[in-house]
Amino acid sequence: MSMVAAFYSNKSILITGATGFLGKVLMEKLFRTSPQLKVIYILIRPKAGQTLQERVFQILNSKLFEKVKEICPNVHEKIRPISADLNQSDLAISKEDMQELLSGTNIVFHCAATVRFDAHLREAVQLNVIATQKLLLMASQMSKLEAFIHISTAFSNCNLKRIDEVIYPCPVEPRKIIDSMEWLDDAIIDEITPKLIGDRPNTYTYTKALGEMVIHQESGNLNVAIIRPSIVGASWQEPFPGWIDNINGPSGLIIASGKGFLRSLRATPMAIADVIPVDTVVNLTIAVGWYTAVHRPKSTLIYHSTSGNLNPCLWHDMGLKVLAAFEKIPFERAFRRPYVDFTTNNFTTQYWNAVSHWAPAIIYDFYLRLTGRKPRMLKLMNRLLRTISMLEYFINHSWEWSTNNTEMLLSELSPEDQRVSMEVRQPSHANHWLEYIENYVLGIKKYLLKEDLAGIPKAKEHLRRLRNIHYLFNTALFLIVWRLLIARSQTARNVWFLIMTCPLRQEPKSPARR
Ligand SMILES: CCCCCCCCCCCCCCCC(=O)SCCNC(=O)CCNC(=O)[C@H](O)C(C)(C)COP(=O)(O)OP(=O)(O)OC[C@H]1O[C@@H](n2cnc3c(N)ncnc32)[C@H](O)[C@@H]1OP(=O)(O)O
Ligand SMILES: NC(=O)C1=CN([C@@H]2O[C@H](COP(=O)(O)OP(=O)(O)OC[C@H]3O[C@@H](n4cnc5c(N)ncnc54)[C@H](OP(=O)(O)O)[C@@H]3O)[C@@H](O)[C@H]2O)C=CC1
Repeated sequence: MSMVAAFYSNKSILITGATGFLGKVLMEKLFRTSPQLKVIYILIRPKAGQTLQERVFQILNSKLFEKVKEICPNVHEKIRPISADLNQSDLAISKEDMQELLSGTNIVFHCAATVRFDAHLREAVQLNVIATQKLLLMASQMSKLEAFIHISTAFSNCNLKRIDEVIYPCPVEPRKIIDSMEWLDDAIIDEITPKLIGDRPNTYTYTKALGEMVIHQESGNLNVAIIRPSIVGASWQEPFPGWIDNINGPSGLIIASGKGFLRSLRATPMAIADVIPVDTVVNLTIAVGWYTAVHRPKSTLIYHSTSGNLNPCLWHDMGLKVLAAFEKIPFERAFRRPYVDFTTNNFTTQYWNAVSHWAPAIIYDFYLRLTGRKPRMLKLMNRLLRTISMLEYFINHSWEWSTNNTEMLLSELSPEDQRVSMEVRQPSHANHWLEYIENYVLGIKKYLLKEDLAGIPKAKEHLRRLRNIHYLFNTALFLIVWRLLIARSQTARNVWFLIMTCPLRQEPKSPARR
């Protein structure tokens, strides 16, 4: 067993956000590599009519946990769901549960957050700042606590171009923001939000920065570390390539382009697509937990989990790779053939939105109405365009993140940890992006869209049909426009005459005839 995996044997671990994308992969990896760990407490809220147990059951029965159940058959006994709501001021944890957490926890991984870019400031502050503060308070009372690992984002300081592994001060102290949320009403908060977030694009990045500041100011003697991943994508290798289960980040846009809804995107082709596989982030997180507990660094260390500095992939190349992957792995029942144009200014964006998004949606809705069905395409298109407007900032800027602490950590790992289980830098060693993107698209098809791979030939046939319709439509359009021109303009008639006679008069003599 590797040094890091051995460290987690017999440990009691608390994970927040364990039902989320990152949290689930973290939990899976911990169970798979350290089956001897004592217990994983997960703070979890009942949701969508499901009890806590039902939610845990659903996670354990997902494809993600198949390997774990072989390696650690009693995994269900090692997960201890704790009812909690991080939106409540007391986190809504019962006294008995709190007692158990305070007396038993060795390591805390705080992953829970609202990752919505449009969250109301009050909601984002509650989850990303106040809940972090409460957890720190809880952690300070944990008698056996060895490390507290906070998951932030590489974009918490996206108002800067170069970002180091340090905490940057916020113009308004987090405590003041927290206090003001108690007495300001929503209307006033709405009014001051743009001023507070300043040159950041949304409340998410702003409140994640405040959360870091809270960690910095209020962690006292705790052993704390912060991890800042960039755009977290599907898994690279573990537990298998292409695992993905939500539409955040690039996944939603990959679906929209594969289904033929998304045809153009305002993006800077030469900006770096700083996507990082979820298993890479999780490997780093687990290694950081070990390092923080064992080496007890004097100050809070921050670790960037980014790809751009090691193996940059530009949005232009990423786009081409995604489109190439659709050739092999097409999605079913596409609306149009996958093709995405990157536009770079407002005018062309508006033009292509009208031509490639709204016009086809209106025509399709018209067809649905004619055939007695409910129109829906325009609504869907408008939602997609709204989503794109929220993500645009991240595909039109590049950042430079230093990774000194991450490099230092890598050098501290044993060769076995580096090589086998705790590799923290994949897929950065070689140019594996094409392979990664293909698996990503395959993962989206299998795990998000739940499409059967046996349907690929039919999906390809459907795309061929769409291509023929596209050619037919363009030819018909050309002929109609031309016919109208010929009917109305003498110049057009002259050009037509010239074209028709030109090849006859200038026909070259082929060598074969000579
Ligand atoms: C060749 C091409 C390559 C392209 C490649 C480009 C990749 C470019 C990635 C940049 C990515 C930066 C990521 C920063 C990395 C972090 O640090 S943060 C972590 C990531 N967080 C996010 O991505 C959250 C973004 N999402 C949101 O904030 C909210 O979903 C939105 C966009 C504000 C929409 O809110 P809403 O209107 O209330 O809608 P919501 O209920 O969430 O979803 C409604 C519909 O919107 C659609 N939708 C929601 N999210 C998405 C999505 N991400 N995508 C598409 N549709 C979506 C769905 O169709 C959904 O439909 P239904 O499920 O209702 O049928
Ligand atoms: N995904 C990405 O691209 C990136 C993510 N990050 C960071 O990684 C972390 C994890 O993100 P990710 O897994 O993608 O996010 P998800 O949205 O998938 O997961 C969020 C988790 O937080 C939990 N949560 C939200 N609100 C509450 C609440 N009131 N009480 C209890 N739990 C709650 C959710 O629980 P429930 O299931 O009940 O909703 C869920 O488990 C976050 O801190 C995020 O900022 C950083 C960079 C990029």
